[in-house]
Amino acid sequence: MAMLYQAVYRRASFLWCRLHSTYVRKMRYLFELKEDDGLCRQAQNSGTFYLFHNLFPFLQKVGSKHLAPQISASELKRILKKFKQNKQKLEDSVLIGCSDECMAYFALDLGSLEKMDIESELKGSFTELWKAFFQLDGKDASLLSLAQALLRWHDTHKYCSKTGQPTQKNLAGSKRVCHTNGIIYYPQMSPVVITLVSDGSRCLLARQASFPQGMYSALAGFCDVGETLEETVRREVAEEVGLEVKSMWYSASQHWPFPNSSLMIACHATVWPQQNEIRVNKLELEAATWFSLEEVVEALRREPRPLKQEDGRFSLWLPPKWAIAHQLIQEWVKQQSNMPA
Ligand SMILES: NC(=O)C1=CN([C@@H]2O[C@H](COP(=O)(O)OP(=O)(O)OC[C@H]3O[C@@H](n4cnc5c(N)ncnc54)[C@H](O)[C@@H]3O)[C@@H](O)[C@H]2O)C=CC1
Ligand SMILES: [Mg+2]
Repeated sequence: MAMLYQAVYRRASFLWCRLHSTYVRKMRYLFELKEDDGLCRQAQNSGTFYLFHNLFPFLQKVGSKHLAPQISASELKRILKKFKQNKQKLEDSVLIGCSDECMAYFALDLGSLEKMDIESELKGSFTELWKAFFQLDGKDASLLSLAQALLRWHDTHKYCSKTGQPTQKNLAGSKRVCHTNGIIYYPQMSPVVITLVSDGSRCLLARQASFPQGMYSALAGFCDVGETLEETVRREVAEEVGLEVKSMWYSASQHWPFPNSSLMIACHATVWPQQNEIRVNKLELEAATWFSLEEVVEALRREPRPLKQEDGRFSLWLPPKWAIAHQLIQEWVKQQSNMPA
């Protein structure tokens, strides 16, 4: 009876899907995969996989670019067999999206296998995500960000924090359950505000000591418990560069995989031009400086990588195109260019 019900339900879903837009169809399909382990198991057997090794994504280099190859389920089963792994391992994967044709994408960490063996079998390498970020295109970068964040969350939430008992993931990996007391754990994200501060004619960019040489970005900071976004913007700008925000407005948001899983909430802010003297908090930042429109426009034209000048200093360069910091900077340039002289 249950099987008949499932078959009827799938047929109805299929017909329903054909009547709706690609986007709606994809979202409904992903929702079903998260809710229905049976359907998700089927999808795992016909979907494609992004591979990781201890959270390093598997990448192939084509020229100066990195690509994240999608491995078919049949190819993955062949590899698992070759390395004497049970094909059940597919079920350790997490769902990260689907194509317009509703072919599911999963991510799987093969950390229990010998890294070099897989690399030579698949002709590529497991690369630290942040190192590859500047060479990936936006679609690959956002899928890998989501995949790494989800895999990391599962790896660090194997036990219930109340009972200490093992938790079990659903097939899609959208939650974990402690079957002793029924507690459901959902993947977590930390809200982070990222703010591009302007004094009317210049914008403020900063760098942490851990950034690659010459790279500057907008100010960023985690929201504290109990804060509104507006309060976080005001506090972070005061804390990090000693300035008082005059006005602010929201621009856009983006998932970011570092240090764990963050929701970057991007804002523009202004400070009073008469009160724009920067006092850098050296515990948080290595440097913070006002940059003119010309300097920023020139930096946007540069390749996103360290470039040493003749005087030994590094030229200003900015986060990659698809990073929300880059988008804030582009928006500021556009606003400045539209301002009356
Ligand atoms: N997507 C983008 O364009 C950019 C993203 N970022 C990201 O923004 C994030 C936050 O920026 P930061 O200046 O480091 O933040 P921050 O200014 O709040 O300082 C980091 C410190 O905040 C504390 N903290 C509070 N809550 C935390 C939590 N949930 N997780 C980790 N640490 C927490 C820790 O003591 C940590 O050392 C970073 O992960 C960075 O990767 C930063 C710049 C550009
Ligand atoms: Mg900060």
